[in-house]
Amino acid sequence: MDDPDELAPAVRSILSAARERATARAAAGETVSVAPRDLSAALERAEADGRVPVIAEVKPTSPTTEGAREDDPVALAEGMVAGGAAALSVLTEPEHFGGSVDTLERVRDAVDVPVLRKDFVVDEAQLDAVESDVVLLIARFVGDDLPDLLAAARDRGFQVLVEVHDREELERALDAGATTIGVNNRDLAELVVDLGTFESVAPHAPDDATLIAESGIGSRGDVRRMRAAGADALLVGSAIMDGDVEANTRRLVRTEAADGAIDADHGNDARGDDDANGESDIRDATETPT
Ligand SMILES: O=C(O)c1ccccc1NCC(=O)[C@H](O)[C@H](O)COP(=O)(O)O
Repeated sequence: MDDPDELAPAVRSILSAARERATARAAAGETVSVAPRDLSAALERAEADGRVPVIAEVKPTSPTTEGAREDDPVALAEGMVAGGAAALSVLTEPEHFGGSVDTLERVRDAVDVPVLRKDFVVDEAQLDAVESDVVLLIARFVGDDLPDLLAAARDRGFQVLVEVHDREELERALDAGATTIGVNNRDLAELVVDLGTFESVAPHAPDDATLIAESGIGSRGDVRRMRAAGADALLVGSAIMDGDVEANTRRLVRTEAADGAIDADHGNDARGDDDANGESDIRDATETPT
């Protein structure tokens, strides 16, 4: 694991809070057993429908977001699914992201797509906080415990998304047996986002891994860029949470369908690109409600 001094102060604070929660949970001594909704099948269904497989994130706030979204998370989640999200991610970290396990339970009850629990799990006992279809393990934070935590999560029935940020973490994830890998474009040491991260790590992953591009994806241009670099799915939080979540989800999900419509109309590969506000100059002409 990283030297804590190399992490952004907000991330150090997140990790210390996670360790305290793990300690509190250990006393309860209960383990969960999950019958998960199949994430791979959900991503394949989206592809088959012509939807870009998007995992839309219910993220009320974060250390890099101003303010907080106070709307009912269940309504937000339902809007994301109506907009075509293949799966959802729900923050359960309470102190820095405004999440909760209660929110995740309510969202999972309300939708029929797989739900990823987004939290900073550093200890096996934390896996038992709530049932979800997928749990996140961040290679950077769990260090040498990754194989044991991966096994402990699978023993409980969870599918596991292992998050990496560079090639060394990718190798550790693969050695541990991870098959669903998220490449986080956000550097958790500096909280800087660079889509080039996914582009540099993805070519080193085996073809049979499910690769998810995480963070910093806001425009249709970003969607094309991550898909061209090999992303099987995209995990998007802030850009969807900023405004009308259903419309925002639909805009990203329909990127390739809209590109196809333009190709068919013009017989060439002219495509509208998003402007600085993330708005597409072809949206009105090509987007119809799904
Ligand atoms: O999003 C943050 O500000 C953040 C800060 C510190 C640690 C983690 C953080 N985000 C976690 C995530 O992985 C993102 O929520 C997720 O990938 C979506 O990112 P984005 O689309 O850029 O909101």
